[in-house]
Amino acid sequence: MEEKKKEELEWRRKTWKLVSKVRLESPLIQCITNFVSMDLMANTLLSAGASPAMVHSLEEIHEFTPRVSALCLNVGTLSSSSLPAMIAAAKLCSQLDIPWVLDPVAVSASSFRFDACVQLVQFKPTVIRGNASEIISLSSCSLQSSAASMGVDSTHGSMDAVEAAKLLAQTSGAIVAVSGATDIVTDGNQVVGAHNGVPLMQKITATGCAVTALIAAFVAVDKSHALDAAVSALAVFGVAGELGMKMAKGPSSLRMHLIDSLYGLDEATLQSHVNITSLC
Ligand SMILES: Nc1ncnc2c1ncn2[C@@H]1O[C@H](COP(=O)(O)OP(=O)(O)OP(=O)(O)O)[C@@H](O)[C@H]1O
Ligand SMILES: Cc1ncsc1CCO
Ligand SMILES: [Mg+2]
Repeated sequence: MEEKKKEELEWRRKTWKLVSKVRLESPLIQCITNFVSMDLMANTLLSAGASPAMVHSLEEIHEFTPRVSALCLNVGTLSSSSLPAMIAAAKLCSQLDIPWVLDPVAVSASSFRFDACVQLVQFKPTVIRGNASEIISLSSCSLQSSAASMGVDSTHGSMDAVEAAKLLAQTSGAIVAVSGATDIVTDGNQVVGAHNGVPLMQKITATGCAVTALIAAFVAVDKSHALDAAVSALAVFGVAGELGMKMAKGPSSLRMHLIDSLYGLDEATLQSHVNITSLC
């Protein structure tokens, strides 16, 4: 019991430290993301104190990507014209030891998207964050063998994806995060759960994309502890959702109040809400 309490306190301390570090250092986060998520993603990063830049062109990657603190790649509206820029940016980050995060949105929608995600994983993302169906699909060896959702919404609970997440972490070398009622984060061995958030967050499009970008910002300021950074980002975003929910009337006002709550988050409020535990 004493040990459990100590662990909880340690997570609260770590999470606040990372929130403060992002605010202080304002890391530059390059996002090559889908058209739906750009606004919420940029506003989430700004509210957290980071500096978002939606720089997409292949022609700009070689000059811009080496200067960023982290990269966030999201395949939500992938096309044959956007994929080369993603590959070039991922390759550079991998060569230059710049942390980068992959969001495999609707990975099982098509073989084009599945193959692109498999190719991107070869450039060693620091973190892969998806919903349960996406992680189950990406973790399986082929598109055909996956029994997951075709679209962007999950048809599985996050706890259904624990073994798939561990396997994906082991085969890719990435930290794997699965969002849901409990957000799961694993390095292939240890599994940590963040129990924050409210169900209505699923009714705002791109909250998953936005939390992936927040993970990139947290990893940017502590790249040698990517698991801690990913868990903390998920918990902080969840806490912002819980605080926002107290003022919200529905998805649209929750979106606004979530961003406001993330911006105004103070140490005492964060520490009294963060709920992170070891799952195994
Ligand atoms: N049942 C739930 N209870 C609490 N929080 C939840 C629940 N489901 C999702 N969330 C939170 O909502 C956010 C988005 O997670 P979700 O799993 O919906 O992502 P996603 O499917 O990738 O979303 P999108 O594709 O729209 O970006 C996360 O911060 C997650 O913790
Ligand atoms: C709805 C939608 N379609 C492609 S990306 C996206 C945003 C949520 O992932
Ligand atoms: Mg998603």
